[in-house]
Amino acid sequence: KLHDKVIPKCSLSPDINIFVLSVPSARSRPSVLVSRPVQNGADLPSIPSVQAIKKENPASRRRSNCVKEIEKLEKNRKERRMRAQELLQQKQTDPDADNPNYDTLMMIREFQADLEYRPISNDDVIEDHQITVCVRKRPLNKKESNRKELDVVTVPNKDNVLVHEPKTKVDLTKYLDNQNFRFDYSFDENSTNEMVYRYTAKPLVETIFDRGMATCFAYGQTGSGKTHTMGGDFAARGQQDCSKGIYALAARDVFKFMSRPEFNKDIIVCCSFFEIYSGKVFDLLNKKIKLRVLEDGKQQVQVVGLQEAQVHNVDDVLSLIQHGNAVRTSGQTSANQHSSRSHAVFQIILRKKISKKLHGKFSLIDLAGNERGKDTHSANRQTRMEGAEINKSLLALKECIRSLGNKGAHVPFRASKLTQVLRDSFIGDKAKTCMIATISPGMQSCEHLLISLLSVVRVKELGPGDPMAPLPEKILSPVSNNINSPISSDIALLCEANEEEVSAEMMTLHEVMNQLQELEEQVIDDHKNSVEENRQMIEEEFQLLEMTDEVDYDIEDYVTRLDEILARKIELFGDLRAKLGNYRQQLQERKRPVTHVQTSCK
Ligand SMILES: Nc1ncnc2c1ncn2[C@@H]1O[C@H](COP(=O)(O)OP(=O)(O)OP(=O)(O)O)[C@@H](O)[C@H]1O
Repeated sequence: KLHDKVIPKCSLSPDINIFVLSVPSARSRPSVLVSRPVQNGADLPSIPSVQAIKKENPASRRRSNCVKEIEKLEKNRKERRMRAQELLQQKQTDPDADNPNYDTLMMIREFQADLEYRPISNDDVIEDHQITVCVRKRPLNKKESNRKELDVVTVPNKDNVLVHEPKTKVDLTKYLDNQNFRFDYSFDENSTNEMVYRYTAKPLVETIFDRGMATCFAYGQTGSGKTHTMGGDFAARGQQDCSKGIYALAARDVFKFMSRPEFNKDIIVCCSFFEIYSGKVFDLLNKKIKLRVLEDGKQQVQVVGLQEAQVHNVDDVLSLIQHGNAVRTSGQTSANQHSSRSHAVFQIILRKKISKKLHGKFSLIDLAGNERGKDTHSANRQTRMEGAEINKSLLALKECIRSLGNKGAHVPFRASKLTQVLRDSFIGDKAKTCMIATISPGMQSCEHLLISLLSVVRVKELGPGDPMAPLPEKILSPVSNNINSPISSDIALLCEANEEEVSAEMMTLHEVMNQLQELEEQVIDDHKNSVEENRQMIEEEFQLLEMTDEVDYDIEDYVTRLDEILARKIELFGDLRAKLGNYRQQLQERKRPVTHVQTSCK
């Protein structure tokens, strides 16, 4: 009875004593209580229950075990004190001693001390993959260093990225959870754009000369280095040096290939540069005009009217990139504000000199910040819709890349504008893709970083969902009256394959947005057509009026023709008004579930 009473539950507060009970042997006197203060409970072995001790151990061994436990505790305490002493001495000479997370910093250093470093170098083999997935860590920037952020990412070699996540046990002991991720290539904070290029986009240049389609994506959080990698580093005074980005490095190698007679004779090089913002395409080489994306009966997708400029050398390409970048960021209060919410697509297109037929295409893409896809809770409707669009396009991209690795799998390219315009990049044996995940190493972004890395790892690891699977029931909601459209079924497939990441409400939101986009495009098309028809009728009216200036014009003819024109006009505008009314009604109806998503989205 006494035993059961005096043993408290192991409390881990530093101020509370734990009683270790010596269990009496048959002949011994009543139990001896040993009281010892415990600091944070660290290193304490778990104390077995009295009942367990009673049953299992012969009386003679119990006592010696208990003494051993006490000795062990004593030893641990001494070691802890010594370690604390050492730390204190170290701290006195360490310039980082004033870091508020000094303990974590020391744990990371201790962990790193046992690692063998062999960063990627020019000596590493360039492997041939259809899908290459790699990670690039940027250094801490000045702001982060000034606020003494900890760098929680280590890239010990070409294959591995380690994230040191600081955690705290229930007993308040701090420890590191070191998670390892494997990639085709990993680049540390000292890697240059040239080094990244060598293992990612460079091998794909050959692909396009071999009649293939190549894509290279920079994927990551806002500020993690996507634009730095793709567009070029920000040299002095924040000016971007676009000759140092992957766009330009790829162009340089394209012209190296072009110097070979077999290509020089037959092929021309063109470039296009556009931006996808909230599901709409804008031409960066043509005053940012909005473009339509259409699909013909053979599933060929076209960005109608997209400017394709022929280029003859790297300088031509550089001036196009500069022009496109300037157009992209013009009229914005902050360069990042809008660009981090849009995908920029720079394409190097090889065409046959005479027939202008497509020979190969390299799409280099600076994706929207992936955390923007989480903005679906925002109070601002526009931000919420943008967030949902980004979320959908990144999921669609992941699915399309996965299907590339699974021959014969359905490619759900219609699920987003981004994947729609890149459709031919996901089809055929000669399609190759590379994803560069850029990461910010600061401790503050640790959680997001882990989510980001997990999702990148999955791009290559997992197979696609079953393309023949029926639509999930939740998609067959009253929201959609066009549920059997190919776009809807691709979105359904996408959501089904990513159930963990996409809530039912998010699926509904994607559906709603998709429908609204389709309706919007339809209304604008109808309006354009009616304007054109009206223009022709106005011309006819001018001719009629000119006729009335003649001395002997036929007044009856005039009246009949004018009446016909007016009747056509009434019909034309009546139709357009009816369509507009219908759209407005749909807009109101579709708004309802979107409002619901505000509170219940994942
Ligand atoms: N590898 C790197 N080495 C040095 N500086 C870097 C590196 N990567 C990024 N930076 C710097 O970090 C800042 C943010 O980079 P960048 O604009 O490329 O981020 P981003 O991911 O494109 O952001 P956004 O999504 O907003 O466009 C820039 O000042 C850039 O110069």
